[in-house]
Amino acid sequence: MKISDAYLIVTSPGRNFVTLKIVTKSGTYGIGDATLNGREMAVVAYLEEHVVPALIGRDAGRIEDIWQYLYRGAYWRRGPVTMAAIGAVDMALWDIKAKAAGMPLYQLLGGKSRERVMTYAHCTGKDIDACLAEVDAHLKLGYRAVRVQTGVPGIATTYGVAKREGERYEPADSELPAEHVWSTEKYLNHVPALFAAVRERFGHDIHVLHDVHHRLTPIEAARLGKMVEPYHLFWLEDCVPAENQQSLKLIREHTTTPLAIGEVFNSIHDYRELIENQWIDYIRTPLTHGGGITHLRRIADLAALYHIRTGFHGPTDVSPVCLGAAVHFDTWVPNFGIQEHMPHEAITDQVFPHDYRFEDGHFLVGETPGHGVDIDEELARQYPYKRASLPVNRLEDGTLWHW
Ligand SMILES: O=C(O)C(=O)C[C@H](O)[C@H](O)CO
Ligand SMILES: [Mg+2]
Repeated sequence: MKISDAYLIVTSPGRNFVTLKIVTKSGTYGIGDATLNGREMAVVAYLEEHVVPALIGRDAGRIEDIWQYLYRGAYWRRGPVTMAAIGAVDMALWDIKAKAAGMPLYQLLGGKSRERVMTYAHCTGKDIDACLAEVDAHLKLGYRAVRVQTGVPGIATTYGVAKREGERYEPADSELPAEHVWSTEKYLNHVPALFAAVRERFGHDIHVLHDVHHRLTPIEAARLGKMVEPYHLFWLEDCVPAENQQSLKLIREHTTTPLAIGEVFNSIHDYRELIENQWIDYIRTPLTHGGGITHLRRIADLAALYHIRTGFHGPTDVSPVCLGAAVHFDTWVPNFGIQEHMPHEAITDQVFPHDYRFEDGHFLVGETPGHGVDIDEELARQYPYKRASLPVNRLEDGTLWHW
């Protein structure tokens, strides 16, 4: 199983995706997702210049050794670019190993822990009524869990809200960063009413989630967590930036609202204090950004010791390759919580044919050997890369804030 070739495919069917393909001498190949939203070409350069040349001739079966080689051997450990590059290699190698074994990936990981994987949908609206209509529509599609986000009165744009009703929310929507305005005061005055309205209209049998997108200070997040306790959220996500892990301690001491964090984390060390002190309830890092299956498995195992569960990131910038591998991981991992699901555009699904299925609010894993996702390279070539940036956020007085 010597690696004979490896190359990058950068394509934009609906949005940008970076895919690494690793080919072995026998012709068996695997693919891995290397997409880092808004910073795609940095990972491409890292892989093309520093990783691909070092992969040629190695034994594709030595997944652990290659992981250590790329991580320790880089000297410059961690960071989103490095870990996305390692994540793509790791995902492709697990794909190859599972194909060579003639097994779907979840079997190699240890087999099924569940029959299906619960997902949550994005429900957004310019105001509470529009958001409730979206919740209604998604419950009719079979979802049991909904993430609710609305516009905030007095602020022109808000994180997570689609530009037009019924459309998907896409943050990387301009070539250079769009400038958004944020007011914590206006947000905190508004957002509890959203959860109250959801519970009043739909009752208590559905799961309700919300993403704060790193915008609060710890004491503001603690206040929000306390205020929304009567609506028992499934989770409050990324309520503060978490470079300082102690921030979560303060929040935890004030509220029983469950906390999810980690979509921008890339290492077990980003989580260590949070997990060991039980300051969080869900880990969010997707397989790509966290160094692939090999590393996420370690994070999930550590989390399991502390009753912390998985809730992997799954917006549209997580490609079908990463999502497909995640559905295998979710099917196996004992401490599974939930999987984010933001459907890709039809053209994205055509470029990345896959065998995972969505049914009744859940993902069902496929039985194809490997992770079950492929890439149509000819079709991918018809959608060239377009630079797209995530927005930045400013307070009303112009101060640059967390987006
Ligand atoms: O899906 C989520 O929870 C997000 O926060 C989406 C992120 O803003 C998006 O993936 C940034 O690339
Ligand atoms: Mg998020």
